[in-house]
Amino acid sequence: MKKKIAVLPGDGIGPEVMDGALKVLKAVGDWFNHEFEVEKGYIGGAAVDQFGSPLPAETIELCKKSDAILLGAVGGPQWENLPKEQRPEKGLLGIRKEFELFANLRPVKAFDSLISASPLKKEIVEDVDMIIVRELTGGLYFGQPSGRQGAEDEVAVDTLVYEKSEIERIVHKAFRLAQKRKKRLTSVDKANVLETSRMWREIVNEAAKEYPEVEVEHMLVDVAAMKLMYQPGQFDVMVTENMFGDILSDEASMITGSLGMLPSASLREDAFGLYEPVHGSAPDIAGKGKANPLAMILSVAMMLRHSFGMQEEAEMIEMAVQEVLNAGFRTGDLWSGGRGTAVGTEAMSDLVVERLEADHALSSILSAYL
Ligand SMILES: NC(=O)c1ccc[n+]([C@@H]2O[C@H](COP(=O)([O-])OP(=O)(O)OC[C@H]3O[C@@H](n4cnc5c(N)ncnc54)[C@H](O)[C@@H]3O)[C@@H](O)[C@H]2O)c1
Ligand SMILES: CC(C)[C@H](C(=O)O)[C@@H](O)C(=O)O
Ligand SMILES: [Mg+2]
Repeated sequence: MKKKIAVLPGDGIGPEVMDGALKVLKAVGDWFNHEFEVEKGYIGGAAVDQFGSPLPAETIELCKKSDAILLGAVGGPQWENLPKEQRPEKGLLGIRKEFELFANLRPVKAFDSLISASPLKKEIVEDVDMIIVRELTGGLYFGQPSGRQGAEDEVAVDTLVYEKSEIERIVHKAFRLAQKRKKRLTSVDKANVLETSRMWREIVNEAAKEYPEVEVEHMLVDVAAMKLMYQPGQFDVMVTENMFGDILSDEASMITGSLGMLPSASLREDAFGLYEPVHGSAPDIAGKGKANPLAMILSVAMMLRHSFGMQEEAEMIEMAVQEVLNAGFRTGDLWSGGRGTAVGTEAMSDLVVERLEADHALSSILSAYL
């Protein structure tokens, strides 16, 4: 199969983790005879430096002629004081909105060999396999008015707005996902305070009638934050609005041992999608070769599965990651001394590639005999 992929490494550790992810993509392409054509573009601070905008027209054009987008991360202290429209984060919000990528899937699954890397107790994290479905193109991030008001800018305003149709489409997406999984949906809101949350609840209850086999539960976001640390095993699919999903997914990453383990897919109704790790540009470790590339690599697996329908290829990447972790290799974020081998970004990515190549060679030998 031939696919074109827009690659936007971005800032900080973005380019570092992207390098490894592209090697993994190439190894899978070689194994399964796919032609993955990658073309690099600019986003975030790197785009501000090059074009004066965090989301240049050239980048949008590149993405429009591609089948999917891979994105590293954006942001960093050097761009923090720019005017709002020029900040790197605006590029990220802009690309999500431009392509109507309203459904952000953030799977949270503890790899067996990383259970001890989680700061949470073993009994709490083992068997966790949940997915946060985050609404991505509405809510506080996009509501108007937003900005400073008053004669001396003494008032700051952000507006939380949701249209019914925006909630309906994400809620149905989450129900359909729950149908294919354990048939359990937790809808997270703040309906005891917020009008948008009250409407959210009504819409979930209305939609639930179309999915009678899915068990639905409403949960207030403060309680959900607590239960994620205390009983995460009770969750299967969790659907929530934009900002709650942002916060809860970083929190949930601790179940996996590190923010560097969480991939994501930002989708709409067709096959097109944007794939990025949940973490940011990590300025504190950027340029040091220390970043964990696995969230970015697992995002490649999500791209193969969701945009290209390549289920087996995605599983081969996930299996290779698991094998490398089982063999005891750890980047600094997962390393707490003891047994195992501490590695940097490049070595970790190369280990996954080597595993894929070894698994490919083994499967070729086996198929010659079967
Ligand atoms: N999707 C994105 O592009 C994205 C997401 C979150 C934050 N950001 C931006 O990134 C910048 C830095 O934000 P932040 O520091 O609050 O969050 P961050 O996610 O970049 O980092 C938080 C902490 O996690 C660690 N970390 C993150 N990813 C890691 C990895 N792959 N391997 C090892 N450790 C990792 C960092 O070293 C840091 O200590 C900000 O400008 C922010 O807006 C971008
Ligand atoms: C960088 C920021 C705008 C972004 C978000 O809040 O959506 C990030 O935190 C994420 O989780 O993707
Ligand atoms: Mg975030």
